[in-house]
Amino acid sequence: MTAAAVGLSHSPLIGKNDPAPDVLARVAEAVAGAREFVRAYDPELVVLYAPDHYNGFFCKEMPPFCLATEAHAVGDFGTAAGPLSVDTAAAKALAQGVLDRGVDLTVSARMTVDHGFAQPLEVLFGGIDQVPVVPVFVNGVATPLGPVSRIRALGTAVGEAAAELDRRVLFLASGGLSHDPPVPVLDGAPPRVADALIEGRPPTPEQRARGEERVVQAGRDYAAGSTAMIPINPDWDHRLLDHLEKEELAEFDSWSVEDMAREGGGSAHEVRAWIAAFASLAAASGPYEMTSRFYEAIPAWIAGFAVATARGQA
Ligand SMILES: O=C(O)/C=C/c1cccc(O)c1O
Ligand SMILES: [Fe+2]
Repeated sequence: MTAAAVGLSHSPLIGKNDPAPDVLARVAEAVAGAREFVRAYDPELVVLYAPDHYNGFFCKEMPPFCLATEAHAVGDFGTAAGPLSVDTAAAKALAQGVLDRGVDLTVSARMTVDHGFAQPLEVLFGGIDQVPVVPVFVNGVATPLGPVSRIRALGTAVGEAAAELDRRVLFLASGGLSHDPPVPVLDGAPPRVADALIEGRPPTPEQRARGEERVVQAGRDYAAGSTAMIPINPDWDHRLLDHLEKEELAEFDSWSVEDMAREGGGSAHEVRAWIAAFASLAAASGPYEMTSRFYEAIPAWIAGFAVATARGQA
């Protein structure tokens, strides 16, 4: 089996609150490289690891991770709404393979996803329904969060199960590295917000627009030097990328939830998607090579923004 991986940070502020043209040009070049990598690899199946931002998963029931056999995007922040082209047979096979390997996977027969899933599919494939995909939600915002070792175990089990499919599989991770956007937190939330986070009442279009404008404004404030949010932490981000590049994935087992939040901000846990994808690649292909690596701290997008590609040697 051949396998490859791409890690791609997402931000709902792309195109809404952009950094300086030279930064945009560097990002465009890195993304074009990832697109070319994917085109040349020509995957038959994409396993997409991504978080949710209280659009599909709520505190009433919040699994640490969940694989979908069908998925629909809500269309937040201007991303496409509608069904993803989920390969249901492959999704069921991977789910069974993961459960058989002793990882207690939650399975959704109809997952609701947001820009975390839609944006990388749009950026790399031109739409949310252009490539057979198995979506895997990885909780990166709602506490309590479990140990990172379980995310590595999930990625490893998915990779081993994917190897049995005998297809060209791309493991795709969607997530910012260090970043601290104004995603609401249940602990200490006022009753109305807490109720929405727990129950997941769909926002009206006006409520959604107001929420999105709040995030755009936060990006503007952050870029202007606001200290209300934890700063992007390039050192931490490069430490993460170094471990991924050197295939030192077991190192992540000792990363604690508290340290990750302190060093990388409240949404730094989105790097769990990256750890899962690279663990899958390692398990599916044996040793891998990181073939490209891009990083830039982009406050306007509230993102330690990275793009990386890797190819298995098997
Ligand atoms: O509010 C949201 O839904 C998400 C905001 C956000 C902002 C910047 C980077 C990210 O990864 C985000 O999810
Ligand atoms: Fe995010």
